[in-house]
Amino acid sequence: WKDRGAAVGVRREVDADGRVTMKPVKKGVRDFTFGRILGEGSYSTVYLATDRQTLREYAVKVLEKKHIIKEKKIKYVNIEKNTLNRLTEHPGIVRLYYTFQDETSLYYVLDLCTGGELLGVLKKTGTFDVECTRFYGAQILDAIDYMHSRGVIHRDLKPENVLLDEQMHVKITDFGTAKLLRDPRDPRPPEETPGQSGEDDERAASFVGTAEYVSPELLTEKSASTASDIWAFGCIVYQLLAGRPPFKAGTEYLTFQKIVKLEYEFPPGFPPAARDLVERCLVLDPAQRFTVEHIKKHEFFAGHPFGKDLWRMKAPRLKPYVPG
Ligand SMILES: NC(=O)c1nn(CC2CCNCC2)c2c1CCc1cnc(N=C3C=CCC=C3)nc1-2
Repeated sequence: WKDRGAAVGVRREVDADGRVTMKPVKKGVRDFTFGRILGEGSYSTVYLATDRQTLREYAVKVLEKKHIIKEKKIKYVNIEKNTLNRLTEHPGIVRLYYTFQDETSLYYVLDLCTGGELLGVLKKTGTFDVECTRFYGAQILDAIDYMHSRGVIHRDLKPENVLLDEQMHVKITDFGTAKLLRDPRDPRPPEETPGQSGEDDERAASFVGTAEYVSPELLTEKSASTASDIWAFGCIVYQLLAGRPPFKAGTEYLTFQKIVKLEYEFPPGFPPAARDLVERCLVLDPAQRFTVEHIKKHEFFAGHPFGKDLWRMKAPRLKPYVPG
């Protein structure tokens, strides 16, 4: 594990002859005051943390070395770090500033999202109206487009992993289960890019996303592609307007059955343009599914900005969808 991130501070040092030098220093765990737990995963705990020098707040993800080694998850840790290192400059993706370690743990210093999860906000209003669904759908799509352009498939997109910053703008997080394709920007031929030539079998075979949002091809062929993130996008757009995901049953197995049989319905009054968009994302054959480009041109997003103008927009006031 090579720590990442340039020296993030400087320390003034005066030698015996009074000569002053500014030493580049890397931050360490002692430079932070750790606060409440923001989330816990099987291999990590994410804390609210304050940089004691700058008083800036971050989310710091802590992974215990002993646990990772015992559970043989070193590959996951490196995939997440490599993924975050690729996704460095997009407003819709949680940014990794730098990493450090001590004798017990690894630390990722990440953007703090004070708005919490999109799921939490959705639960408060029950549903989102068309304006809010267009705004949040467009920001999620813009971030997916950027991820895919960097050869990253998220594989576990869901409203819990769509966080909100202080402007209530989208920040996608949790790339611990991402699939890395060859980095389109890396000129080296595949055989020379160590560990970047895509999926290793054990990760591919073992991983399945969260039941309600997992794509049919991940369940049947164990293979994920960029189209798998589009399937999850279709589920999220449906959920914002309907207040629940399209595929949900009493058990995971029954939910999987509904997915592979494309067994879902729209509630009465579901907006027609949104319905047409969802139907073109929730297509069993990934090759027939809408792509990001198709979605951007779809009438549901007609006239809606993407790119820089989208991220300059003020987030709309959250209003529930009222059918009819
Ligand atoms: N797994 C992660 O990388 C991660 N997990 N969390 C908290 C999770 C809580 C459950 N749903 C998914 C996210 C974070 C991050 C990245 C970095 C990150 C930045 N800000 C927040 N902020 C939160 C604020 C309130 C409630 C939850 C999260 N959270 C995270």
